Amino acid sequence: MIAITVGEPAGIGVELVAQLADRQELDDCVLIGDESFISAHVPQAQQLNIHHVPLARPVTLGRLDVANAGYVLNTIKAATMGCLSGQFSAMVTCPIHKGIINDAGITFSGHTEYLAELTGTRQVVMMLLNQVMRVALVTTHLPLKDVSAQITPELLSTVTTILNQDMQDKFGIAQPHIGVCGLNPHAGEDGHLGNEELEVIIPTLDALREQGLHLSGPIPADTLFTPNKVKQFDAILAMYHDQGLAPLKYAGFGESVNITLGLPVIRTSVDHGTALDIAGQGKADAGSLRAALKLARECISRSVS
Ligand SMILES: NC(=O)c1ccc[n+]([C@@H]2O[C@H](COP(=O)([O-])OP(=O)(O)OC[C@H]3O[C@@H](n4cnc5c(N)ncnc54)[C@H](O)[C@@H]3O)[C@@H](O)[C@H]2O)c1
Ligand SMILES: N[C@H](C(=O)O)[C@H](O)COP(=O)(O)O
Repeated sequence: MIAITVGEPAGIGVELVAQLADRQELDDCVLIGDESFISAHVPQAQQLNIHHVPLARPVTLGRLDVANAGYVLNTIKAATMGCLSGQFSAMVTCPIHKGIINDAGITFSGHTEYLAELTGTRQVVMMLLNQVMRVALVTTHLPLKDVSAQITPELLSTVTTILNQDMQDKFGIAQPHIGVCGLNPHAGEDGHLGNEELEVIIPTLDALREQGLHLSGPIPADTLFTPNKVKQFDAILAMYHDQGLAPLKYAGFGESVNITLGLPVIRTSVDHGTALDIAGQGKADAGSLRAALKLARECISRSVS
């Protein structure tokens, strides 16, 4: 069974689930969330598997409530523990609101980092993918001013190695060709526009090439994300969140999938947020959740074959 966390209750998660339930696309799934809340919003709830996690307070769609922040984390915990114990074969997460969890006094930056903590994994890698490209990130949810200091040889080496390994294990690509972005404009222009390429990125990539990884770069990001270049790579490694995710979402927002690499469990997610502005209005598109479920099923098949 695949665990689906319903996500931030005030957001669009529950109506995305209802759309898939309506088309009987959840037969191999267990919804993780409050049973009464799900029943109120999913007409087919009687026919679904639900793992009950209680809300703290009733929900008004579109309106965040700090009292339910703990509930959101409890759903993620339940799915993760079920995956670790073998009860679930994968987890798919609906969007959560990072701000409200922090407002509740819990330091939180995203599912990706929380899943690393819950599973005791030292390093994980966020990757999003669609029909056009796969983009993994060296750094994830942190202020832009802290990015440069985070990109150490150790981090870059570990992230690239995890990406290379999971391209083999989860995507069946024997020798993935990875295009690596520079950090600075023009990949630093030989040190005239920043030194991170010369001091960290180039030596680290050279060392990894010696270990047999097929890497190109650092390539200026504005060149690497041109249509012809993108086609040359099995995956692109971006140095920070918006460097990689802005072009990815431009190419396929609403049909892309987020996958956490390097975890001991299979976890995929949607490419969008809680969309509070349209919650409960029947406007939400379930394309990304559908794609996330499809990828989770493919990863399960590959892991058992
Ligand atoms: N997987 C996740 O948990 C995840 C992913 C991205 C953002 N977030 C969080 O979501 C919150 C809100 O973020 P945001 O406002 O920047 O982004 P958002 O994706 O929630 O909304 C951006 C715009 O896209 C629209 N939109 C989003 N999903 C849609 C869908 N499925 N169908 C139709 N329209 C859709 C929204 O209505 C809005 O206009 C933040 O707290 C952010 O951290 C969570
Ligand atoms: N960085 C993701 C995005 O922009 O789509 C998103 O915030 C989700 O991250 P987690 O899966 O870590 O919650």
